[in-house]
Amino acid sequence: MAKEPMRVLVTGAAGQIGYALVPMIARGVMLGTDQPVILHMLDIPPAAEALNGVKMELVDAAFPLLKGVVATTDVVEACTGVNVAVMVGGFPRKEGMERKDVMSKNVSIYKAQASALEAHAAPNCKVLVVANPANTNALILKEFAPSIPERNVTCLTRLDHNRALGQISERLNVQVSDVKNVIIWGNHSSTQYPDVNHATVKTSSGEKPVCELVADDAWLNGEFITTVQQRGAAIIKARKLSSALSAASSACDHIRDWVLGTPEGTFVSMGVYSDGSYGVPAGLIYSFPVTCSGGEWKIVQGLPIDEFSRKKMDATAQELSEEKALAYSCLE
Ligand SMILES: NC(=O)c1ccc[n+]([C@@H]2O[C@H](COP(=O)([O-])OP(=O)(O)OC[C@H]3O[C@@H](n4cnc5c(N)ncnc54)[C@H](O)[C@@H]3O)[C@@H](O)[C@H]2O)c1
Ligand SMILES: O=C(O)C[C@H](O)C(=O)O
Repeated sequence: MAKEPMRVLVTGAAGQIGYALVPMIARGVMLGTDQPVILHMLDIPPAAEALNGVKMELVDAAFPLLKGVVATTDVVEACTGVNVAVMVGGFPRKEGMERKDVMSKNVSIYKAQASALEAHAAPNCKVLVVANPANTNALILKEFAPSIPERNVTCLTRLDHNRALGQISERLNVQVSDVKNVIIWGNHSSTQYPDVNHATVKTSSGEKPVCELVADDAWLNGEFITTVQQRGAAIIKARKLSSALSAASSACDHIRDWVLGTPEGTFVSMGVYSDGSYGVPAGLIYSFPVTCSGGEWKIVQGLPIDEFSRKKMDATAQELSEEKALAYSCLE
């Protein structure tokens, strides 16, 4: 029997990530090729005409799974009945801007949209915040939507996770699909800690630790980490625009794994509400290694953490605590 359509909200849908993301959703990349979808697209009035153009293109593409399109500048209409909300709307960082500069513009948007989602989304709606500062916007959304369960509010660090997989695959000259279990700890910012201590590569003689195959601690503890941390800025420098196709693709990966589950023996990185695991202060949205099953994520427990990792995990937690304080001061 055909499945009931799921309603997926994309905010900022007239922007560049939105333009890459909505066709992926309509093709079944996010929720599966047997899952019909109704797309809800929200943008602000100055972008209404462009948004309507995107709607026209979605109709023209004749996607078999796409059962309807709501394109609106009305946040209540956009949020009504949605099962998944991908929050991309906001102001991106431009060349030379630090992520903190975009904070005050974006947190007030997330406070307002929290209330609309809480009041009008479907029960158990899963929320993914992409817009920067992604962890702190997600935290504000969670705090101003107290009736949405905290486990349902997440932020995107899968792009960083995928960037780490990509760097390892290039360095070892192996297929990216053979590399797994890298971890992004902390903030989606330049203090994030990309950790390969638990990562493996599938080889003809079984799974081997990435650290053993790379066999170059100076590279792993230095250039590898900074390349992943600075990749967003490098893309902005090269394109004069922030990453879009990789962000859209990673957003699909995040929701797909959350809804449909992670493969056995594989973990992925998600920004989730900290419960104090690994000594990370509770009350932050922090990126952890997680596995997903039955529509729920669970933090991978019990991984050994060495002193080098501990320091980096604490530093990015510290930045998130400071961002949280700054966000609240912007809302006063
Ligand atoms: N977490 C990640 O990995 C990641 C990766 C790339 C980009 N980003 C962030 O994603 C966001 C979007 O990036 P982009 O390149 O698509 O930017 P963009 O400027 O092209 O698009 C953003 C869209 O949001 C709209 N918008 C602004 N305020 C809005 C509101 N209140 N409600 C609804 N829509 C609103 C704008 O009109 C615009 O169409 C930025 O904050 C960017 O920094 C995050
Ligand atoms: O770094 C940015 O501001 C853009 C985005 O978050 C990215 O990681 O590409």
